[in-house]
Amino acid sequence: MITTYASVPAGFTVYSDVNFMQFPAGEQHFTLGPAAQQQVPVRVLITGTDANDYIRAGLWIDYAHQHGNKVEAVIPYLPAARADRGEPFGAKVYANLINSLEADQVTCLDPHSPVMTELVDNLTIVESAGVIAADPRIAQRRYAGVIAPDAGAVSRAQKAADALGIPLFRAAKHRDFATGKLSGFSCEQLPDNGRLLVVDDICDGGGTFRGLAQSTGLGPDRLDLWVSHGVFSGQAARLRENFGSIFTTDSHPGHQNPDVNATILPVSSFMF
Ligand SMILES: O=P(O)(O)OC[C@H]1O[C@H](OP(=O)(O)OP(=O)(O)O)[C@H](O)[C@@H]1O
Repeated sequence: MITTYASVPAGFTVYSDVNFMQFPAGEQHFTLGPAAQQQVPVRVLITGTDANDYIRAGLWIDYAHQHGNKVEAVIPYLPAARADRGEPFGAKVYANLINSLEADQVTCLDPHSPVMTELVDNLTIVESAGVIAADPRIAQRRYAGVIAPDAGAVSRAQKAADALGIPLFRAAKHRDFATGKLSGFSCEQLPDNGRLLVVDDICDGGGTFRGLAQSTGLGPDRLDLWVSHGVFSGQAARLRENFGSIFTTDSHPGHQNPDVNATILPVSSFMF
């Protein structure tokens, strides 16, 4: 999904008066509405992974540049950041696509891989810790601790624990990179009482988090989940068997999965 923003003489930021369309031959295009004459393009938000959204964004940024305006591309979910090694090298292909937009600044949320962030030009990173700690729905729950579900999550989970002023507990998982299948979980000794918040960047099918929950022996009365990007594919609805509350943002269309019924923090409320 793509959303374009512009400033108006009164000083507000509004939705740009633009109508995206497709030519009969299939190319993306847009037309401007009458209000666009008074609008200055400032920002484009791209959520999800639809390559056509990137073409639309590139067209709109080109229009902005032709009128001498600078544009920020807010891309909270960096596509293919998990494909940061091996063949094909998806992170590089998507980074090249993002760079081809020629945005004056790119802003992402809680990226999965430092490999991809090195590949994207003019990138600013918003970390999840401050977002988690600033959300009253989370802060008011007075968690007894944060759990990092695997080694890759330790750094972000530690920052979240520090921001909330509570301890971090580390878990470990093993995944076969070639097949994507999970095998085996373990977790440090957890406190006997209190709710715990599992913190990670992405929930895809949810196997990581269900496996972790099962390894702790704790149920939804003790466990909540924060993921910055709710893809919520496949069996993700079964997370409800293990987690009381599931928090995420609207960075990916999967966040709307009704069977997961996540609590949503819009990226527009903290990224711009
Ligand atoms: O909901 P799921 O399907 O379980 O997927 C979610 C997990 O996948 C990602 O890690 P990944 O295993 O890809 O990280 P890696 O780069 O360490 O292999 C992400 O950071 C989560 O930990």
